[in-house]
Amino acid sequence: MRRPRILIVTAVAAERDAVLAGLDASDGRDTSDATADATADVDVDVLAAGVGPAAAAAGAATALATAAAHGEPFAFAVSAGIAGGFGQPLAGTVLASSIVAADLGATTPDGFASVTELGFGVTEHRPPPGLVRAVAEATGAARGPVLTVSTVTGTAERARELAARHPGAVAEAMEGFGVAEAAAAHGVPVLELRTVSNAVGPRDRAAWRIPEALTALGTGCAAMLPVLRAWRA
Ligand SMILES: O=C(O)c1cccc(C(=O)CC[C@H]2O[C@@H](n3cnc4c(=O)[nH]cnc43)[C@H](O)[C@@H]2O)c1
Repeated sequence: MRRPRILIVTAVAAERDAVLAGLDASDGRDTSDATADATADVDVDVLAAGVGPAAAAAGAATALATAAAHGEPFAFAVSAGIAGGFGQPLAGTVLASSIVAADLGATTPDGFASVTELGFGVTEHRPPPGLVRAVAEATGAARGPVLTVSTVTGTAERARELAARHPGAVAEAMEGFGVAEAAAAHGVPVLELRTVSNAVGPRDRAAWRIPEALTALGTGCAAMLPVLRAWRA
């Protein structure tokens, strides 16, 4: 049987390198646990596509199309990186039950209206629920909507507004919806795995815990891969 190919899309090189370091750390583990070596029997490409949903969509779509044209299509696309958490511990892991374009729409006198409410588009992708359950169990991730925004939230008011509009949201980041749009266009299942570098809210860069979140990102991706290898829709 062919080894499943998995595309992991990060925003920046530091995230890509953290994912690769996590996978390397699990490589060649000589134990009786067949799932200990994350990259056994899978082919993984990790891409730093740039910050924001447009760069993520362009990068993911190009990678998916190129692989398909060479007769080696990807079986999964994963948006991975650090994120702002809604009520999540720093360096904690979250997994999207839905990937939501939270600022794609229009402001109106009655508040924000999504493009879906306006009648001309999609603002949400739902990864396969059974896969989300299995990956969350393997990684210890909290599950919930992960919001994609083009502008990082920097005030308590905006954080409250987003949380009220998206009950149960666990995190916001800037790329998931772009990767999900590309995956949908290619008929490939998508996941979004994030680790929390900061709380969503008033901007306080000094409080960000980027190194810890990057280490957790590598560990989380390594724990995810055996589930993808075993998963059948
Ligand atoms: O400065 C660094 O060393 C560094 C290392 C790795 C990543 C970064 C980034 O700034 C990545 C930007 C990336 O992070 C996501 N992110 C993180 N926190 C939030 C947030 O509160 N709201 C929205 N996005 C967030 C986002 O996906 C960015 O692409 C820096």
